[in-house]
Amino acid sequence: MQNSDGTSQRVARIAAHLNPPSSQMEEAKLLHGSNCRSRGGSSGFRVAVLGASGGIGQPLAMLMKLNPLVSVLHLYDVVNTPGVAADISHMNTGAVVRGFLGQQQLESALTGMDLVVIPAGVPRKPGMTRDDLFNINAGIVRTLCEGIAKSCPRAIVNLISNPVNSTVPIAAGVFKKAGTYDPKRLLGVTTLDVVRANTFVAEVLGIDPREINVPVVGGHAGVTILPLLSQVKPPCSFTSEEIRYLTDRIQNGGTEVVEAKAGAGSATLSMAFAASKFADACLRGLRGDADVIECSFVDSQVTELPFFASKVRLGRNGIDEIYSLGPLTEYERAGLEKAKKELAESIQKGITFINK
Ligand SMILES: NC(=O)c1ccc[n+]([C@@H]2O[C@H](COP(=O)([O-])OP(=O)(O)OC[C@H]3O[C@@H](n4cnc5c(N)ncnc54)[C@H](O)[C@@H]3O)[C@@H](O)[C@H]2O)c1
Ligand SMILES: O=C(O)C[C@H](O)C(=O)O
Repeated sequence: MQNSDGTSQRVARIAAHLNPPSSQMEEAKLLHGSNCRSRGGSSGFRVAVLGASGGIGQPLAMLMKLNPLVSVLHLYDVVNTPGVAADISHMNTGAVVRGFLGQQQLESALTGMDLVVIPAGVPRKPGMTRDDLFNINAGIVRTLCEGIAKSCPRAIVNLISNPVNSTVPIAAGVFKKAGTYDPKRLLGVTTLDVVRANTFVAEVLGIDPREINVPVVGGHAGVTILPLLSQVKPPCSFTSEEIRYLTDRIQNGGTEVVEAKAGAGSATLSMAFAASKFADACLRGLRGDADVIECSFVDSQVTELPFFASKVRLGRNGIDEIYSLGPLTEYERAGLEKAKKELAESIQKGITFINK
């Protein structure tokens, strides 16, 4: 049967594969040509993963390739993307996959993207705090966000690189300097805290973790991770001892994995799961689905701090609404004060870095 784009384009695609274009920019043009079927089997969104060869990046790339909302998937890293992209591109799902290697290909990787997910940067080793990653990861995030400001300033950005409490303010600063900042489109990924909270609460209650939804607010490091156990859905009650145990375990979930991995990095597989869940929520929002609600670390007026994680509703332009914290228990109010103190310093550190 003759396809709508005709035999000549099929021949062109085979020729392009046998004689690859001289630059990734040409390849991107080939992919994005207005009537080129290589855009993917179905209409959908264009997603880039920056840091795609890493511990999070690889499984996340695989999960994005499985997502039916994704039609084009760009995998960018400073190492190994040709292999990762070739491997994932053989999965017979709808998204067309291309790899981009090194900074000279960052522009091609980003051009035309609707959503950019950033797990680039170094992970913790035992004994380190997330803030110990600041010196290396701040510069990586700045460079990648400069690329976004130039090549896809309207893309939704999901920032995973730690310390999230500082890297989100850095990204905001880069976009402000470039004149492209839209606070609705920059989201720090804190979904792993919610994923962990749901799992640990379900363990205590002896029920299916998929049935639980725990709001986790504040930020993404130690005491800044504040689970609101009084607002768990479906409603349930805990003893004071359970509340202390759960809060401590949720706040230290990252460290639990870092120690178990004993020098081989931090959470990657559960993080890829969480990042894919969050990216999917952003894409459903872009598609116009109603009531897409997730926790995220965003530009916020929920507290006196300029950034804060709380529940947000996602829509066609990114964040449509940021929800206030709701009624807190005395224990949660005390946790909030501790969280805000540390958060204020981490946010300021990011702002100072970008304004140097
Ligand atoms: N937000 C969260 O909940 C959360 C959870 C887990 C990990 N993290 C963070 O995610 C980051 C990545 O963790 P990982 O385990 O995947 O680390 P990793 O070292 O396995 O992978 C990081 C990847 O980033 C790449 N990279 C480095 N510099 C780059 C640059 N300038 N441009 C593009 N890519 C670059 C590396 O080549 C590597 O492939 C760490 O900062 C980690 O702390 C955040
Ligand atoms: O703990 C880390 O360093 C990685 C990540 O932030 C996590 O929560 O697992």
